This record gives sequence, C-alpha cells and structure tokens, in this order.
Amino acid sequence: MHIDLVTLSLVGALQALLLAPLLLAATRAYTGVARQSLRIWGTVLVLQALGWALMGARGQISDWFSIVLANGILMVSYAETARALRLLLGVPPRRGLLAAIGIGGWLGIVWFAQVQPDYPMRVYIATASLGGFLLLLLWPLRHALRPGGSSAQRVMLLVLLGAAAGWFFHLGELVFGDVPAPGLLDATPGNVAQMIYSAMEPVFASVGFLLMYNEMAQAELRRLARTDPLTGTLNRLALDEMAQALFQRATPHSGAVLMIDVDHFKTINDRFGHAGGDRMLAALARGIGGCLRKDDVLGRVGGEEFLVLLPDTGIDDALVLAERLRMAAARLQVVLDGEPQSVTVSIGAAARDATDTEPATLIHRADRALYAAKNAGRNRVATLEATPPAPARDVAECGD
Ligand SMILES: Nc1nc2c(ncn2[C@@H]2O[C@H](COP(=O)(O)OP(=O)(O)OP(=O)(O)O)[C@@H](O)[C@H]2O)c(=O)[nH]1
Repeated sequence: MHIDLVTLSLVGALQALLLAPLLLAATRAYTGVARQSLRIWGTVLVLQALGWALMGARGQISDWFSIVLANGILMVSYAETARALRLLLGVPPRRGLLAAIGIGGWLGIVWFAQVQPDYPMRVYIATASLGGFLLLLLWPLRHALRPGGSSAQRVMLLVLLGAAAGWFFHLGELVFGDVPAPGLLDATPGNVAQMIYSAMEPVFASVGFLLMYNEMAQAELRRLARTDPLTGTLNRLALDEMAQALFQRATPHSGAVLMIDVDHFKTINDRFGHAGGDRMLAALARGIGGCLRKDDVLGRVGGEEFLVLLPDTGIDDALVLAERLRMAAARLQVVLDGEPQSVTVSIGAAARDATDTEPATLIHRADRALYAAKNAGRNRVATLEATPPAPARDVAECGD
C-alpha cells in the first residue's frame, strides 16, 4: 500500500485548521483561565496547520519556508501547547524554559538546514526539543496515574505518549534502521507512523483538552454547590451528606456533633448592618475552623448557626472541644466601624448512642442542648447526655 505523506500532512493541517475556529468561537462561553488556555489552544491549532502545510510542501517551496519557517512555527505551537495545558492544570507555565527549548531547538534545526545541511541531526534536535516539551506537558499529568486520578487527564496522557512514541519510532529508524538517512517525506515506516499520528493528534489532543476542562468545571460546580459562599465552610446540603457518610462509617458510640449559635447576633446586624454581621460570621467560621482537627467537619446550617461533625469522638472529648471553641469565639475580635467587636456563642453537644439510627436524631439532641445553653444564660456549652461538662479551667486554649 502506498501512503502519500504529503497528503497525510495536508489532511492533518486541514483538520487542525477546521477545528481551530470551532474552539476559538467556543471560548466565549468560558471564563478565566479556561478561556485563556482554550484561546491559546485554538491558536496552536492554526500554527500547527500552517507548520505542517509548509512541511508538506518540502521540495516545492524554498527550504527557507518548509524547514526554517515551518520548524519555527511548530516550535512555537509546541511551547504554546504546553503553556495552555499547564495553565489549565493550574501549574506555573514555565514560559522561560519553554522559550529556551523552542529557540534552542529551532536554532539547531536552522543550523543543520542552512549552514551545515544534515537531516538526521535535524531529527535528533527536533526530537530532543520535543522530549523537553513533552516532559513539561507530562509531568503535571502524572497525578492522573494514581488510583482515582482524573480520567480526562489519563486520556491526555495517552495522546501525548502516542505522540512521543511516533517521534521516537521515527528517531529509532534513523539511528538503527538500514534506510540511509531518508527525507521527511519518504514513506518509511517511521515517517508514516509519525505523520499519521501528527495528522490525527490535533483532534485527539483537543478532545482530551476539552474533557479535562469539562471534568474540572464539573468538580468546581460540585464544590460550589456544597460550599456556603459567605464563610467558605460546607453548606447544609454537604453537611447532610457528610453526616450520613460518617454515620454509616462510624461504629455506634463513636461520633459526636456540636451545634453552635452566635449570641444576640441581631444586635451586631442592627449596629453594623448586614455587611458588618457578614464579616463577623466569616471571621467566626475561620476562628472555629482553626481550632478543629483534620477529620472534623464544619458547616453553616443557616443564619448564625454552625454545625460541627466530630468523627470517632465521645461526649467527653466533644465537650472539651466545644469549650475550646466557645473560648476561641469569645476571644476573637473583628474591627467594625473602626472599633474591635466580639461576640459569644452557645454550643449544644450530643454524642451518638445506640438509639440513633440516623444523623437527624443526634443533631436534634444537639439542637435541644443548644437551647438549654441559651436558656441557661448563653456563652456556654450544654449537653443532654449524662456526662457533665468539663470545667473551663481544664481546657487548653485553641492552638496551645
Ligand atoms: N449578617 C447576617 N445576618 C444574618 C444572616 N443570617 C441570619 N442573620 C441574622 O441573624 C440574626 C439572628 O437573630 P435571632 O434569631 O433573633 O438570634 P440572636 O439575635 O442571635 O439571639 P439569640 O440566638 O437568642 O442569642 C437576625 O438578625 C438575622 O437577620 C446572614 O447570613 N448574615
């Protein structure tokens, strides 16, 4: 079977050229870093189309265009591919390093094309530069290989490894093959493998890129749907899910909850407006969150009420922690209208017992304990469980 490499390179260029306007038009629907990286990606496709079209015209146009210019354009396109992907992944783009690889590779290729013509040397240099670009592309994707890693990133990893394999096959043929230094457009197996892959890569890589963006957007949406925008803690929906999960996981008698309510919060709102109240709530959430252990879960149930889920915790430890949170809240000062202000909180604690078949009954007991704390004068911890609260003097301050 005869495979015409010029046609293949033109098909690749055409695919990239048709895909580019679609992606560039789609950037309007994206925002922030995703928009920026998609724009770079679309531009990369145009550059690759141009580069491969010039390569494919080798022999019909001057070498200055088909080697010097084509390789320059392709180097820019590879560097920009790495930059787009790294931007999307939120890792530093390493522009300096990318530019150094691209410029170094291009100068080498130009030298061995114009000054001291040597085709194998050009392939070695191009492969070395590509290896550099690929490392900068593949390195941030390595986490995808871990169990539970991103499947979209795995697709991208596979596409890039395919590109690397095509290039190294091509290189292997030059080093070990018995073909005496074939030109780029001679239909040797190595050239064919590389050209077929290069022709299809724009489509594969763009699908991988869009899958990655889609996966990240979904994760961000899930995070936003579970986060309280004012305090950054979990919202009620997420708290319910976490409570269910903890309830299923924990053995009976080994989980506790704290219901926390700010005392006389209305007076803060009345004096400093809703915005002042909001600042106080956000600061309280930060203060309380800073006192919790790694596995504890803090969320805002609504208004000025927070819930803390304490896995693997009995009532004694829950009461000690509650006392620590109460003291931390009382110590906290927020400057409102130029003056430091503080509030106190009341806390109801409850620990899971054998009668609790779902989180709701446990949370309800903590809620009733909270009202007991409010009725007893506020700024205190209460529980309906048999164990008495630990005296405040025994409790270390948060951070001690
Ligand atoms: N700034 C702000 N205020 C809120 C928010 N949600 C609820 N509130 C206010 O929180 C206050 C709660 O008032 P109350 O339920 O009377 O309770 P309280 O004044 O804290 O008194 P006690 O709980 O009895 O100590 C009301 O003024 C609500 O408007 C919020 O998201 N931001």
